[in-house]
Amino acid sequence: MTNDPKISIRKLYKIFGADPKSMLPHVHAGMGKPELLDSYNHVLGLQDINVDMQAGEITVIMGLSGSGKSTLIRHLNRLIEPTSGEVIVDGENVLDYTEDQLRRLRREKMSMVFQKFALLPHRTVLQNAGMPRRVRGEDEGSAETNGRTWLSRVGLDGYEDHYPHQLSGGMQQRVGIARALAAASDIMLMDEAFSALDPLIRTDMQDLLLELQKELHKTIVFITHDLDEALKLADHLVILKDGFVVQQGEPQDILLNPNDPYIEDFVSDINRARVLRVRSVMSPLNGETEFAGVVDVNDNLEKLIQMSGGDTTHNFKVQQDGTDVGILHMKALVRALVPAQSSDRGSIR
Ligand SMILES: Nc1ncnc2c1ncn2[C@@H]1O[C@H](COP(=O)(O)OP(=O)(O)OP(=O)(O)O)[C@@H](O)[C@H]1O
Repeated sequence: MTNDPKISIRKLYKIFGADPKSMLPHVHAGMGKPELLDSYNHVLGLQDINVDMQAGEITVIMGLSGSGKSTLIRHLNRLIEPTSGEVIVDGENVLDYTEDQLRRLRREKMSMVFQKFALLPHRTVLQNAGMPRRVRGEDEGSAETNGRTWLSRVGLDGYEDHYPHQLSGGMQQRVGIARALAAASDIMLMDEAFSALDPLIRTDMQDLLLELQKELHKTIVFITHDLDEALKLADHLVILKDGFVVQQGEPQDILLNPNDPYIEDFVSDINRARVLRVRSVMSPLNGETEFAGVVDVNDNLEKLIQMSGGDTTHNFKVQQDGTDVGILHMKALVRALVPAQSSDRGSIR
């Protein structure tokens, strides 16, 4: 993409402790998290984070507990001040913002969806959904109309006058999403937004988010520790470990070419046939005319395996929006189903 990123994080460091800035030379000299804690009693939260987030895309930040996900997302609206580095939003460094600019950033440009929903318990569902507009000074009537629209959009028609405790977890989070959308901000920050939900409800919520995103094209920053969720939602996937980015890129690419044993471990249990798409394993057109069938670039490999009846000699024509774009060789598909090891990285295609 040639456009400037919507959000750009540059050389971001966050150290927790009594005198964080004085720790920077040690970190720059290569001191790691355990040693900084042992020798200087400071916690290295984030180190040298460089991530570009494109407008209209879902960037997923994934990592185990303690890897720095929450610390990172809180820098975007300056709930946390960095020890050094820059956070650029729409071309402006939010670290240069005055209190007033910051207030506007949080109110108008970014909305948040929280793991624990964070709804106001003594307000109705409609009052909760109308809150962002009310806070912005809009009158009750228009805030309510807007809230109603978004509640309907997330499937909560008829629940306007209920209180949060009368709703299931999944429904409460629908209110959380409606509230975030009511703010009409370009950017949505979602911190483990679906992690508290039962698996089936969680899947529903992921589908709802993807459906909304097709229409709304928000810039979404989504935090999760769940790889399946990350692979399903991410346009751009950033994997954190001990406060640094181990690998980032297109999820399919990370799956096919993990650059670190940590990532290999993460991706080893994934159902690759279901997650990998034809576009990630196809070859360019080469004049071949014998095909066992036609498939779409976005079909998953599981579908191809079913179509081929297990015959690895078959080739399929690949189309995108009805135009021929490549060839899927079943042999390449089979190779892609076997996880790459560090030793044979890059040999998949
Ligand atoms: N206020 C703080 N003071 C000291 N250390 C902190 C503070 N906040 C976070 N940390 C440390 O920074 C590191 C990153 O924490 P963070 O909460 O961002 O991780 P996380 O990936 O979001 O984890 P989780 O999934 O458990 O929320 C951890 O080592 C944590 O202990």
